[in-house]
Order: sequence, then C-alpha cells, then structure tokens
Amino acid sequence: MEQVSAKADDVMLSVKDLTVGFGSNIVLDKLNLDIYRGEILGFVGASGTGKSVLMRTVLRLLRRRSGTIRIFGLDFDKASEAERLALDMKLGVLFQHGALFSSLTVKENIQVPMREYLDLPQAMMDELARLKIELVGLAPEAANKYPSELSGGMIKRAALARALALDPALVFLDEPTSGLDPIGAAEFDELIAKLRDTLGLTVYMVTHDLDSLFSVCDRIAVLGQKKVMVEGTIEDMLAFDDPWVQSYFRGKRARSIVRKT
Ligand SMILES: Nc1ncnc2c1ncn2[C@@H]1O[C@H](COP(=O)(O)OP(=O)(O)OP(=O)(O)O)[C@@H](O)[C@H]1O
Repeated sequence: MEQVSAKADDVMLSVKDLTVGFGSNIVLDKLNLDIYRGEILGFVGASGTGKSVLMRTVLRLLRRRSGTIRIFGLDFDKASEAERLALDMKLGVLFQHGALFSSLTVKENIQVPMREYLDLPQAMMDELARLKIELVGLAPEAANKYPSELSGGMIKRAALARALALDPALVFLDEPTSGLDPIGAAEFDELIAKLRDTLGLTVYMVTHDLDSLFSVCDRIAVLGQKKVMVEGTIEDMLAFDDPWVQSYFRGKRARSIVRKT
C-alpha cells in the first residue's frame, strides 16, 4: 500500500484523538487511525480492549467524549442532514453473528436497507437482491429461505449481501469468519478479497482470525493501551516489541500459518 504518499482524498476514514469511556472506565484514549481507499485493514487486540467500542463509535452507535471522526473527508458533526444520509448509505456493516432478522427471508433481509433509504418498485428491489445474492456466492434458492434454514457460512454470506445492499464504499466487518470452519473461513476471506478487487471496496475488519490477517489484510492495526499501539504489515507486527503483539503474531498458531504461506 502507498499510505505514506496517500493524498487526503484517499483517506476513507480518519479518526483523530478519539476518547470514549463509560463512567470512570476510559476505553479509548486519544486514539488515531486512518483507513485508505481500497485497502483491507485487519483490526486486532486482546479481548475487551475496545475493538467493538471503536467500531460502534465510528458508526455513531456510541457517543464519544472528544475527538473527530471523518468519513470520506466529511466531519459528521458538521454535516447537513442530506450529507449525513448520503454518508450513511455509503457504509455497509456486517455485525458479529450475522444479525439477520429471523422472521424475514434472505431476500427480505437484503431489502431492509433498500426500504429504509430508497424508494424503489418491488420488482427492482427483487432484482437487486438477486444480484447481491449472486455476488456473495449464494445459490438463487437461498433468496426465499429463513436464517434458521441456513448454515453458518450461508448466514455470513447473506449478512454480507445485506451489508452490500446499497453499494457501499466502506464496509465494516465484525469478526466475519468467527464460527466458520477453516475451509468456510478461507472461502469467506477469498470472497472479501474478490469484492475489494471487483467493487473497489475499502474494508475495515475486526478479527481474531490469524489466517485472515496473513492472507487478505493489506495492513493491520493493533488496539492496546487504549490506542492503536502499532499499525502496518505483518513484518511490522513481527518486529514490534510488545509482549501481546509478539505472542499473538509469533505464537504457535501464527508459526504454523507462516510455514503454510
Ligand atoms: N455499553 C457499554 N457500557 C459500559 N461498558 C461498555 C459498554 N460497551 C463496552 N463496554 C466496555 O468497554 C470495554 C471494551 O469492550 P469491547 O466490547 O469493545 O471489547 P472488544 O475488544 O471488542 O472485545 P472482544 O474481542 O472480546 O469482542 C470493556 O471493558 C467493556 O466492558
């Protein structure tokens, strides 16, 4: 990646001096992070360090104490109502565990954001849902199935199809491969990489999956001590002198992956 020479308009998400806390528990303290156009950023950190809190704050589901968040160069606090709406439509989110509506079919789930933001005839929404289902590698028959009728891997794909419903430019994935077997997880990683390449997506992926970090992430950011402790390539992680980073990236599991690649 060419983030060193990246122009300002290549920064899709810019977080500056972000502080978030609950009562006396400061979770993020003056955190900084940039995400660049077209990259897959893997976001890791020990359990409870605040990965979900950061993602939810960026998505404005949580309040921040201070700091600025710019998405596509736009400071949401200073945006007009129309700009906020346009911005929201350009973000796709895949929450952990898929988070599909259990009472809706796959097709209806994918159409939820379309109904919320667009005013389209049903036939057009059906066609768009069909395309998204194909895009994520699900069989056409999946359209009329309910989440309870799907495997874990199919639920992830259906949730991804919903995240892509409005053709977002920036996609947030919260532990997308958790709960999948290694083959399912590897296939999902390939799908993410393919979508990045074909649709030009920028991907922010919270993950514990070392395979994903080694195989599809262009850059990695590690959350620790309430900040982004280190960011860069796998090589940067391996060279970083911190006990958690060392045991994570040089531990037994990581070594077996390095041997495979
Ligand atoms: N709504 C909330 N109210 C109070 N405290 C919260 C809330 N949400 C998160 N926290 C606290 O913020 C801290 C970070 O939680 P978070 O869920 O972001 O961690 P995480 O890095 O995503 O962990 P994991 O990898 O286990 O999912 C924890 O101490 C948690 O208790």
